[in-house]
Amino acid sequence: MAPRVVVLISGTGSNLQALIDAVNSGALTAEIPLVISNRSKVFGLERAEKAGIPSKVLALKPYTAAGRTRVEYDLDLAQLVIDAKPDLVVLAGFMHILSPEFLNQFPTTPLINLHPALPGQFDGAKAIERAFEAYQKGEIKHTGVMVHRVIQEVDGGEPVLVKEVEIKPEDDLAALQERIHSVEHVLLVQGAAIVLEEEAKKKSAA
Ligand SMILES: Nc1nc2c(c(=O)[nH]1)N[C@@H](CN(C=O)c1ccc(C(=O)N[C@@H](CCC(=O)O)C(=O)O)cc1)CN2
Ligand SMILES: NCC(=O)N[C@@H]1O[C@H](COP(=O)([O-])[O-])[C@@H](O)[C@H]1O
Repeated sequence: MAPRVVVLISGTGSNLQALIDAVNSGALTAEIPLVISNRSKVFGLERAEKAGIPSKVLALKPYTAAGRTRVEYDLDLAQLVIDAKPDLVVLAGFMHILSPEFLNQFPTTPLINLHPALPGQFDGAKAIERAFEAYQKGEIKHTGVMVHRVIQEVDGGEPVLVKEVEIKPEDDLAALQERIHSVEHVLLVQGAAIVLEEEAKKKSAA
């Protein structure tokens, strides 16, 4: 049976699409049983539907509006993921900081995140914009993309793959974003394949 990859998104889903395309082409030996978004009406959900992949939306706002906590949200989110029986959880533009309570639900299941920056640089949201500003100020000469394991420290997890991305003097933000996204789409698939291969080796060694 192909390894099960559950994908969490928050937006356009171009990285989700890269995973879908890789699975469909055979470049990535896996299946995607579920896509979860923390935002409704995002194009990533349309991509999942078009690919025939079940999806669920679990937004934080109703929890906070009802006086419920982020941890309650995270535990419900974890249960959705657990119910899909993942071999790997991929955060593909998932714009929600996961609590220790969520992470503790997955002691053995690998979680990876795609982040459009180099390790230790521009952790958190709006990384591309911040890198572009830093380049304009002469603080950096290039940026990058990484796939990393997810730990409580946001974007502090062990890198699985890292690739530097050039910033050109003539770049505007859109040009840099396009260059970074094209690297992301390749790196995420490669990173998922590496982690799935590691998991398969662990299972065969057990
Ligand atoms: N515990 C962890 N959670 C998450 C990680 C991680 O490494 N550890 N990676 C992030 C992805 N991410 C950057 O790669 C990231 C996403 C979102 C935010 C953030 O500030 N989110 C805000 C809400 C922002 C919004 O809704 O637009 C929040 O959660 O309050 C920072 C970094 C995924 N989660
Ligand atoms: N901190 C996490 C973060 O910034 N993630 C970024 O969100 C975008 C999602 O695009 P997509 O919805 O088209 O895949 C990607 O650029 C990804 O690196």
